[in-house]
Amino acid sequence: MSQQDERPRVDQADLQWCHESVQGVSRTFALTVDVLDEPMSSYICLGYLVCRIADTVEDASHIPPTDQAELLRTYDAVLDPDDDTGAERFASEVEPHLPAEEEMTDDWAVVRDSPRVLQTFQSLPEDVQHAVVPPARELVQGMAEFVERYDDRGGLRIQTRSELEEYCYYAAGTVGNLITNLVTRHDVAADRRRRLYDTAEEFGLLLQLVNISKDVYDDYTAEDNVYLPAEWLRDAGVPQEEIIEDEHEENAASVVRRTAEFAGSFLDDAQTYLETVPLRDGNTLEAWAIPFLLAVGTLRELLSRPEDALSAKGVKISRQEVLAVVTEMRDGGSRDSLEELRREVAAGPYHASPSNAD
Ligand SMILES: CC(C)=CCC/C(C)=C/CC/C(C)=C/COP(=O)(O)OP(=O)(O)O
Repeated sequence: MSQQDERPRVDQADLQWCHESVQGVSRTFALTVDVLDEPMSSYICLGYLVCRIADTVEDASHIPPTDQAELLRTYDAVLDPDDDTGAERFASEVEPHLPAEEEMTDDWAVVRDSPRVLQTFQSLPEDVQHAVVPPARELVQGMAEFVERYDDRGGLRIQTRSELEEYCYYAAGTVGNLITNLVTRHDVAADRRRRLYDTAEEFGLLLQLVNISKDVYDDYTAEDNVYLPAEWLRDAGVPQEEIIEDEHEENAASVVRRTAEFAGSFLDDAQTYLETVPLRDGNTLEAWAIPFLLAVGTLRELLSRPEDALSAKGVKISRQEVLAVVTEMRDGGSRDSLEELRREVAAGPYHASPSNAD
């Protein structure tokens, strides 16, 4: 029997459950997985869930940092093809940290059911697993390293711009590489492949930095994390522990703006990626153009009211605009129209242009 035949078949009920799980844990990937075709939709769905399990452990402020790091190290061993640590071992180590049944969230249900995610993942084609595992392990190891770096105080306190970039690389640059490994598994010309790997991490950094800029309040109050670099806050005269105090609003907002501008410096690379990415095996332009354009819109809002990122009010674009962007891309948004769409979204809230039927 060939290796292909020996591989367990994908259980359709498990796969369906993975798709439902993504809808509950990530707005970005819920949309993306929806507008990808098969088989890429399932590859990205599983690749994302494998990473999300680590992300949930890393964000858990109720778990002591030394335990968080140990869990992440165990999870890394589970993913390591040369280590025989099984998913059940991770599940039993994490079990004492799970919320009570009546307080179970979608995120923690995926962690609890990690053996089901991993078993489904391991039934995907070998080349798909090879594309996902190295960047996913890099993400997990990076998260463990950050938790260990700050294990004396609990949450993360990013110190410098280069540490911010390092963190974003682990959290999202690796995901850019994971996606690129998946969409370039077949023949791709060398210069095209190079252009994709030259811009994939930057695409991830753009999305992560937009989230960091807009979620300052929630990251601090719910997860005890401050990603705005202490050195930038110092330049603005804001102690890192006082970022959401009213008296520092204006100065802290200037650091939110600086972080958003840093995010904006990666827009051109992300656009190059979109103009280059191969569209085969179920990959679609809209899957990645939608988060790109939503990031452009969120940056627009952030730069006009950075202070909103410092309160429960938060910064977000309207549901109407999200829908208009999704509809535009779904109804035939092309590589040629990207530049123009990016300009329109940056200029003001995007509303679908009237169709002939209107
Ligand atoms: C090459 C390429 C396409 C690169 C981009 C890589 C990528 C999509 C990275 C993930 C970035 C990110 C912060 C997602 C947020 O999703 P979330 O699930 O953490 O949270 P959400 O619910 O806020 O969306």
